[in-house]
Amino acid sequence: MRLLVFGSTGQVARELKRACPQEWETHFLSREEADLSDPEACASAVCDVQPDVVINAAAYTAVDRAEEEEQLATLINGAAPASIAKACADLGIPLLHVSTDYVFDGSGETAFSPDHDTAPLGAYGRSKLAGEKAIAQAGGNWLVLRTSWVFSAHGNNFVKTMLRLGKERESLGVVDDQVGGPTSAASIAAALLTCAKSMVAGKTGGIYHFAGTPDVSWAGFAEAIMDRAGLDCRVDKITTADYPTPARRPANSRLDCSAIERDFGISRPDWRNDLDAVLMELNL
Ligand SMILES: NC(=O)C1=CN([C@@H]2O[C@H](COP(=O)(O)OP(=O)(O)OC[C@H]3O[C@@H](n4cnc5c(N)ncnc54)[C@H](OP(=O)(O)O)[C@@H]3O)[C@@H](O)[C@H]2O)C=CC1
Ligand SMILES: Cc1cn([C@H]2C[C@H](O)[C@@H](COP(=O)(O)OP(=O)(O)O[C@H]3O[C@@H](C)C(=O)[C@@H](O)[C@H]3O)O2)c(=O)[nH]c1=O
Ligand SMILES: [Mg+2]
Repeated sequence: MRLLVFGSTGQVARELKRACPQEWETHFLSREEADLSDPEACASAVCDVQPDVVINAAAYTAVDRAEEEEQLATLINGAAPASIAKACADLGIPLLHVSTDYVFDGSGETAFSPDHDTAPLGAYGRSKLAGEKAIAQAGGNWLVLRTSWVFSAHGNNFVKTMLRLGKERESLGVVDDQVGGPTSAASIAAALLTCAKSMVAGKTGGIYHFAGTPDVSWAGFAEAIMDRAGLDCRVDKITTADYPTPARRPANSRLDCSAIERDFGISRPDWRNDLDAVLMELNL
């Protein structure tokens, strides 16, 4: 199997590197090797490598900064995936792409199913939705895996932020009115590889949801992080209004993950186990 991955340093890309079977020929492209702000270069990379399957694990992920850089975010998250998808469709190879809960407006309290109407609240979500739509339009065999609240031992994520602040502070205010499923990058990598193998064997993709269980608020997640890391930092539950940010975030990020279980046999991972594994990796 020859696998081409856009991304090399990100959370999901790093875990893909770890999880790929040794006998596979893998090509992980860093920003230097394929810059997503140059969509044509990304399509050329696909043609150069002639892979059996492509995974796009690179993206513009700075949610607040995207409010000021929507054009750049849309180039990277919208135009580049469009170009990659066309190249894959032309070659007749499957494309797997990672997207986000932030394509939804977060209304209600029930979990969003993959076919639920999208209505992003911010620039990052709009840019990711542009990518999803372009991929679907390109034809070919594609799979969009929407996930949420990604964490790992590497890169920037909420777990690493809480561990840093938890060492410095006696208490921390964290929003308790945004609820979702924290998802380890390792579990996403495993899910992507399972789906990739099935698609290379002929299975059809689509839009799928995949997130850790149980759903929890950011404050609840923060409490678990402090508790499991043995940090003596109190988490004060606050509201979104108490924590102003440039980008609006969905209050309800719950994702209905039943389709991926039904079609690919992949069940929701318990984020508490994955959190323990990440803390172990960080020697905590
Ligand atoms: N992080 C999260 O909480 C969530 C992420 N997702 C999605 O999951 C996917 C993977 O995210 P994650 O692993 O967390 O990403 P990270 O934020 O950890 O890393 C982003 C990656 O994208 C690369 N990248 C950014 N801009 C470019 C560019 N112009 N050209 C080439 N590469 C670029 C970065 O490279 P460099 O190191 O050079 O900057 C980095 O490798 C993304 O599609 C994201 O939208 C979905 C839900 C939640
Ligand atoms: C650091 C901090 C954050 N918060 C809040 C802000 C926000 O609502 C929430 C999480 O903060 P973050 O900055 O990690 O959130 P954010 O970067 O928006 O995380 C998102 O990233 C993108 C890429 C995604 O696709 C989403 O699934 C999601 O993971 O916690 C607090 O309430 N107190 C704090 O001390
Ligand atoms: Mg962030």
